[in-house]
Amino acid sequence: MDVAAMARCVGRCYVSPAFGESESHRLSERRFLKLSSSTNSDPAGSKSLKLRGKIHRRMSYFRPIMAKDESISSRSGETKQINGKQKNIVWHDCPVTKSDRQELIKQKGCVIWITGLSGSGKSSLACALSRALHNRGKLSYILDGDNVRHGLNSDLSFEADDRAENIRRVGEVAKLFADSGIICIASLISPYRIERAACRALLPQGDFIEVFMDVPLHVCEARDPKGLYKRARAGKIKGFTGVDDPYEAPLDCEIVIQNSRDKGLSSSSSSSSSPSSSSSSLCEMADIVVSYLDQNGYLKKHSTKSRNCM
Ligand SMILES: Nc1ncnc2c1ncn2[C@@H]1O[C@H](COP(=O)(O)OS(=O)(=O)O)[C@@H](OP(=O)(O)O)[C@H]1O
Ligand SMILES: Nc1ncnc2c1ncn2[C@@H]1O[C@H](COP(=O)(O)OP(=O)(O)O)[C@@H](O)[C@H]1O
Repeated sequence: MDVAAMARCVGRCYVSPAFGESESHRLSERRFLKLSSSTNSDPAGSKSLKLRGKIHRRMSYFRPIMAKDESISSRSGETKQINGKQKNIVWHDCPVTKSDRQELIKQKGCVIWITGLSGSGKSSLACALSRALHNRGKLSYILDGDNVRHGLNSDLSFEADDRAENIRRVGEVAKLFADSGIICIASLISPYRIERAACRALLPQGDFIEVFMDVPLHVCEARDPKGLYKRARAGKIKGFTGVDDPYEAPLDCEIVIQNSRDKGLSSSSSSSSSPSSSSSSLCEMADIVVSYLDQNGYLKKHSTKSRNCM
């Protein structure tokens, strides 16, 4: 395969603070307004008020991080305001910097954020990519939605607010990994654009690389490796992404992979404006991402080890 030709990747998906803010505000305000108007038909108003409180908390979370990455850029030594509240905490600097760590391990920390429906191949790509990077002597770590929900996020459900919190936490952890110099591979459904944009805004420009597994629902459903679609169609799982819960495909991301060459199943129709690559084998998919990292300076010194992904 001509990886260079297949990897029609774009490096133009940076969400500027201005975009991030207006986009997140627009979406949040829309949800907020929808909920606000519903209070009129809710005499007690208790449920709506509770929801409005939740939305307000989420909006106040987005505002500071969209404006700038305070946790990275603020080193003033003064106590800070976080989420609009005064916190008596002071950032403690360390003389060993991100550059020092990156120099030590000869790579650049970043986040590869793999999004897509259940069964689209996120975890498979994450593992193949981690193996390919390992074989090149590059350090990576996978934060897989399923796995993280076994521990750190075991308290979260699949309702919208909990999914948002799931993604927010993984975004924050991914940022720490990237700050350590590691290539962090986050593979989550992450169905909402607003939450993915918030994770992107946590990182320096270019360091959040969004990969969309562009696989149509009917292909994912035919794969159904865990039998979850079958259970969702039978009404045994409520709010299953793609069945009775939304998935917002990226409109403009760094890499689109049309991983749907399953036997007897037709190809996908992408709603994304990003160039896409049609690929079937895991090695090919991993190569697409590795090429992107290579071309964008994330893999500085190549080891002489095998370049195979397995
Ligand atoms: N209701 C519902 N909707 C979607 N997915 C469900 C649901 N219930 C359980 N599962 C399983 O949970 C995995 C997705 O977890 P994520 O953390 O990636 O989801 S999310 O980003 O918070 O939306 C997902 O794993 P993947 O198949 O690897 O995507 C499913 O196995
Ligand atoms: N390119 C592909 N062609 C056919 N089947 C695939 C491909 N990529 C992944 N699969 C299969 O699809 C199923 C779902 O893959 P998985 O990586 O678990 O997806 P996700 O993490 O998005 O739920 C698995 O059974 C996997 O073997």
